[in-house]
Amino acid sequence: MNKVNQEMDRLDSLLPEWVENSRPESAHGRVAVYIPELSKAQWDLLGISVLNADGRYSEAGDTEFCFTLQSISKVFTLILALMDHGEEAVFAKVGKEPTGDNFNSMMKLELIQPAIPFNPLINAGAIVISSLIQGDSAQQKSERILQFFRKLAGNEHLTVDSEVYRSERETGHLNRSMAYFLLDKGILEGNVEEVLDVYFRHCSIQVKTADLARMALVLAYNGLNPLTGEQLIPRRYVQIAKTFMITCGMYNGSGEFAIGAGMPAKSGVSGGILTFVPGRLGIGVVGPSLNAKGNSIAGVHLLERLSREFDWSMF
Ligand SMILES: NC(=O)CC[C@H](N)C(=O)O
Repeated sequence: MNKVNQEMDRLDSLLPEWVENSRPESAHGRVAVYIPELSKAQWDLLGISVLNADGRYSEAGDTEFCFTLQSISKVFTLILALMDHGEEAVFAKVGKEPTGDNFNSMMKLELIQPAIPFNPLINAGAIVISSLIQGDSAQQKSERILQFFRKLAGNEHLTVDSEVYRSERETGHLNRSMAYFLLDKGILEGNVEEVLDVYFRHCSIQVKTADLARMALVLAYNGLNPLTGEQLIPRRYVQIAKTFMITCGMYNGSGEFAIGAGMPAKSGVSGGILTFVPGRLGIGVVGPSLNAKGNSIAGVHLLERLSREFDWSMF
């Protein structure tokens, strides 16, 4: 039997027990409440899907739980903006550096000239990226994003969770204030409410862990979908996205996760984590209870343990 299948066999036998070992960690964290709809999630859920290039899944725990992408979507809107405009235009509007601050912090926006957000994975940066998606209207931009995500996930059924979308739109005062600040500075162009609508919608796209694993597999294979042979993203743009995932994908817990697990990753405030082993595996995790940095507390625990056991760190 080849090495790849041996790894999947071992995962099949270990994952159910390891998920149960990590699940109690959720008691030390909190489910996000600032988007009211997210606070309804059951705090002790934990699920993982691992997918390899043969299309074989190894899964355990609450893989049937549906959750919204939230910040995980920012990786793929960045890629779409790069595909729409190229590197130069995108990086005229967002920077390439981590902030060390919370994802929704406005603190550094006034610190540099021009007032571009530090990177595309903090909220301010992702809102700018939403403004760069091509399309004649907010609706058309959102539709393009949804179609792109469906293609990456190999799932025609991905849709926006309208309850979460509404909840975000009604309570997203901080995001709204950042967007107006960026309008004032000439970084954001167009109709702010429409840009925010595009942003709130892509954050509210609903997935399961298997969808995350499949989207991650495309990144693991440098933009190629190994299941269909189709190059979905130019290699260079995956390289850029991957670098941001290492430096800022887990917010200001990115250094800690790079040391603990050593895998490119992106988390979302709903408790999802998308990560991968380059050239090998796509991985999706969900656990709604978050640590102080805003990352799934049980999810991080499980991934760090798996990475050590299977030697997944790229460092
Ligand atoms: N960290 C996150 O997942 C943040 C995304 C969320 N939609 C927000 O704008 O606040």
